[in-house]
Formats: sequence, C-alpha cells, structure tokens
Amino acid sequence: MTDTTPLLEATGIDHDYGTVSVLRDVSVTIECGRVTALIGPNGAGKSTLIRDLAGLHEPTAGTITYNGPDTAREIGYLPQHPAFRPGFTALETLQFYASLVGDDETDAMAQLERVGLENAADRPVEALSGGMTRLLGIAQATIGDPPIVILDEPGSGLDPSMGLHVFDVAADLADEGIAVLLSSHDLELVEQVADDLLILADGRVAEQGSIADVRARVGGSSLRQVYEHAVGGHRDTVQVVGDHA
Ligand SMILES: Nc1ncnc2c1ncn2[C@@H]1O[C@H](COP(=O)(O)OP(=O)(O)OP(=O)(O)O)[C@@H](O)[C@H]1O
Repeated sequence: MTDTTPLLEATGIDHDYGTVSVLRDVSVTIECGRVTALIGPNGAGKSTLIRDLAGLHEPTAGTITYNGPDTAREIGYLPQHPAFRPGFTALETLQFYASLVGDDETDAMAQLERVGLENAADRPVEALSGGMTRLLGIAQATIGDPPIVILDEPGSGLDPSMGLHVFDVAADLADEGIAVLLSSHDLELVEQVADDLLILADGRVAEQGSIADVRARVGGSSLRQVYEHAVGGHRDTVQVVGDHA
C-alpha cells in the first residue's frame, strides 16, 4: 500500500432490495486520517451504503476493496440503532467485545472515558438512555483499534454538547490516522469536523470531494447551501426510492 492508496475503495456500487433499486453507481474512497461525511435526505440510501462498506450485506453490483493492514478487526461499525445484550454492564459489554478481537480488556474503561460514559460503567446496558446506548456503540466501534471506523448517525439523539463531543471523538480518531466515515443530518457539525463529503440523493452521488472543493465547485457560502443545491432544495415529502409518482 502506498500513502496515497485509499484504505477502502468502493466502485460502481448498486444496491437493490428485491425489485427496488436503492443505490446506483456509487463510488467512494475512504482515506487514512480523514473524516468523510455521508449526507443526504431521509431514504437516500446512506445506511444501505454504510452496510455495504462495513461488509454487513453484499451490494448487487460493484466492488469494495480493503487496502489496509491485516488486523483482528478491519472495520469498526456503529449501527443506526445500536442494541446490546441485556444482563451486562456497559463496562462488561466492552470487555466482551475486546475479548473477541484479542484486545486488552483493561482498555475498555479508556474507551468508555473517551465517549464520556465512565460514570455509567457499572450500569446495566438495558438501563442506559438512548443517547448513552449510542455512546456505548461508538465506544464498541473503536474496540480493537480498527483502521476504519464507520458510524451511522453517531450524533442522532444526543444533546448538543454530547453531539459535538462525539464529532470531536471522530476528529480525534482521524488525527490518530484512522479513516472515519460517518453519516449525519447535522450539517453544522459536519462542516466543523469533516474533511470530505459524499452527498447522496435518490441513491446516486450528487456531490463528492473535500468540503472546500465541493463548496468552490457548487458556489455555496455554507454547507447548507451546497446541500440544498445538491439535493434540489427544500422537500416536504420523503422521496421513496422505487416510487416515482
Ligand atoms: N431491508 C430493506 N428492504 C427493503 N427496502 C429497504 C431495506 N432497507 C432500506 N430499504 C429502503 O431503502 C431506501 C434507503 O434506505 P436507507 O436506510 O439506506 O436510507 P438513509 O439515507 O439511511 O435514510 P435515513 O436518513 O432516513 O436514515 C429506503 O426507501 C428504505 O425504505
């Protein structure tokens, strides 16, 4: 691998659910030390693409190539709706995941501290709030120091300070050299933290590149203007793929 080789390269991704085509010809690279933000309207196909990239389901067409080092865990993943097995504390849960990838279980507390959950270490996972469960999911995604971390809406359901903190955690991971891909609807946080942008609209790439390049190309003074230009302005109805009425 050369320094310029992306850690993850997806080319020409199509994804169909039965007869419904959700992604069409999507290509994206995920680079070391950068935060790539995946944004787009509800139903645009962000989670579908994320699950393709994380290896959780197979795209209908296209290739996904991992160019990173051999490690026990190549990709850490936060699902959009994280859930944990009841009956264990937050700390025990992380220790369990650490044991699966041969990581030092004593690092689990450090992972909890990184997301600000250290005071909930002894709380059963079923007693965590929605936001705390998401934070535990983010900690879980970084267990085993994977070179790629993919976070599906990490800021969703978090209060503004914790949302900012979570994006700062993503930036810190990138500063450590990790390739971070996250999806979000919070354009302000994306603008503050992300290096690169992939805007999906109706299952296709509407814009991509560094935030500065995309902004220069599209001509918007803010990410919101760029976004509205890319996805076609305000919408009051969710675009349902496969339904073109
Ligand atoms: N398992 C599935 N079977 C059939 N259709 C699905 C399935 N999963 C997602 N879809 C459809 O694919 C489309 C894209 O969904 P996806 O969850 O990828 O969008 P998204 O951009 O992540 O949306 P949001 O921002 O609302 O989370 C939607 O129309 C959704 O109904």
